[in-house]
Amino acid sequence: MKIALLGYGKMGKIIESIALSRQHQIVLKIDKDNQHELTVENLQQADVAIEFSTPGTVLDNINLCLEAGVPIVVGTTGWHNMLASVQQKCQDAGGTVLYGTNFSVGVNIFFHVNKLLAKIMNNYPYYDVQVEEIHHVQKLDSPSGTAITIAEGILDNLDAKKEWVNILTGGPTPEESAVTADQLLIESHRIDSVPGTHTVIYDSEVDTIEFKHTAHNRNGFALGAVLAAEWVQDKQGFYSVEDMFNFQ
Ligand SMILES: NC(=O)C1=CN([C@@H]2O[C@H](COP(=O)(O)OP(=O)(O)OC[C@H]3O[C@@H](n4cnc5c(N)ncnc54)[C@H](OP(=O)(O)O)[C@@H]3O)[C@@H](O)[C@H]2O)C=CC1
Ligand SMILES: O=C(O)C1=N[C@H](C(=O)O)C[C@H](O)C1
Repeated sequence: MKIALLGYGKMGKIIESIALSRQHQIVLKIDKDNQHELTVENLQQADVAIEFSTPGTVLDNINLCLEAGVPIVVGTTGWHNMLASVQQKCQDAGGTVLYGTNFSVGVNIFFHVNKLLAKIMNNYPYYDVQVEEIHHVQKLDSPSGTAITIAEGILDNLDAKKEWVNILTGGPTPEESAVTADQLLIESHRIDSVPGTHTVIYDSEVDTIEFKHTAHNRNGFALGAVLAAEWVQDKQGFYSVEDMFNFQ
């Protein structure tokens, strides 16, 4: 498979080495310094593009792939509010987009079990729930895309919560006391070089249930992105990474 890498930072570099180890070829590598090389013509040399850039650049990169007719796997987070419009654009263009807030197998298992757990907790209303995420200090967005997916899994299955709200510790955010009983708090922490830790916490007066995923490094995210590219390259439409898994 010929791959265009859009974004050659921490993730782009690991994806390159995993893709090469799986006998794929990197035909285009785009970063901030060589954006002028990101043209429809250059993109069309690739079978698929893998996009891990920044919240400010991801939408232009998706649009260009749709124009070029090249399937794109998008790992960049921080554009959650544009998801519906991108889905519509993809459908209108007859293109291919696969988006995932987290490509690791472990987190996708976590997403699935999180929904089952939320459903169970409807029967135990004396537990309150919150989500906590910890990432490295270079992260541009908060809450993390993964935390948003976890929160949506809870909101879809736990009747007591109606919307999520975010507090970034150390940032200009509302007081914790301002969070109402029907709001699901996502607490974000930025610490050193943490690759990504997500915890769902159900707390009652007598005990606490913690459901936690800890990434030890970025290899699981990167392998998942390459597997997603292999999976989607001959498909058409808008997909989520969760479409790749069948946990039934
Ligand atoms: N879905 C998932 O499983 C995962 C998602 N992510 C997400 O992926 C994204 C990237 O993460 P990460 O690699 O750690 O971040 P990095 O900051 O290490 O890499 C992003 C790279 O994109 C470059 N860039 C800037 N502008 C453009 C452009 N127009 N086109 C292409 N590239 C550009 C940046 O260059 P410069 O530094 O010079 O600005 C930088 O090298 C983030 O949104 C992160 O949240 C991360 C891990 C897993
Ligand atoms: O920025 C990161 O590093 C990560 N971003 C993704 C997110 O926002 O959820 C996935 C992973 O947690 C690492």
